[in-house]
Amino acid sequence: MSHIASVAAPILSFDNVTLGYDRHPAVHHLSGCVHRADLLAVVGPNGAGKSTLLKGIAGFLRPLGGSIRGKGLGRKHVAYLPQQAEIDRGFPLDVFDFVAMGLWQRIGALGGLGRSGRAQVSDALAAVGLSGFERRTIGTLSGGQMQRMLFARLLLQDAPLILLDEPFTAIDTRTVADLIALIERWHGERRTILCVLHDMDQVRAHFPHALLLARTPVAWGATDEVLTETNLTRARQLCEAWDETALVCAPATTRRQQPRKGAHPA
Ligand SMILES: Nc1ncnc2c1ncn2[C@@H]1O[C@H](COP(=O)(O)OP(=O)(O)OP(=O)(O)O)[C@@H](O)[C@H]1O
Repeated sequence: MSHIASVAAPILSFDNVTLGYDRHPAVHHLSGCVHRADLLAVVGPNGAGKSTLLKGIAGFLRPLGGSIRGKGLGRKHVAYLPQQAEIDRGFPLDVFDFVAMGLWQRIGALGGLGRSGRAQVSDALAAVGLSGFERRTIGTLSGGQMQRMLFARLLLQDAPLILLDEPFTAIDTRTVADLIALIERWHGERRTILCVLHDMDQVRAHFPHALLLARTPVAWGATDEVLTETNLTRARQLCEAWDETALVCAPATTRRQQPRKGAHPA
């Protein structure tokens, strides 16, 4: 289905968004929409701004310019999986309690889980192949088991918008296949999924749409049209040429710098 022809309502709209740190843009001049039930890969070289974009959507970063609007989305409607490196594995929690946090939005942090909550946690652990790991401390899990546990927590969050930051880094093929099956299940349930990935073969195989970022959007649309050699080369060049010390554009300048042809239509 063409993105342009899609009749689904936008769930996220970006209007000339700039996101960054200390007035230095990490993503800039992003305009476009994500539609309900999109399965969108966010790709680009290291430092292209992919994680920053997800943090902006999740509400951890406020735009330095422009706006991100989520239609009918509050905090509890967004499930966010950070990069593994950002997760504190030393936290003294066991697997069951960690996954149960996925229910907090619905029952409150102080609410008791009850029999039905405990059953939901057990079901989520079974769905990711972690039955039997309930009382393991999270710091003792392997990388792949950790990722399965994080997906179990996402399952319980039951959010319409799911943001995944490099979910398959350092994960074996069997675990990747299991987690992709979960993503496809969520897609079948018409959830909207944005997933940062580096493996272009995975993107081509499983993601109908892609956004290629190099601080600025290089292309956004059907995956085959986005992941062309020309676009990928341009993304590399843009990232290599990026001036890390650049400051946020003045409003007059932002108007002139629009996404290139092939970028996602607003
Ligand atoms: N907390 C921070 N403070 C200052 N600068 C940051 C911070 N986080 C990221 N950056 C900078 O923002 C830019 C974009 O980083 P980001 O992590 O979004 O890129 P990425 O595309 O996700 O990269 P990678 O593929 O390497 O994970 C980089 O120059 C990075 O150094």
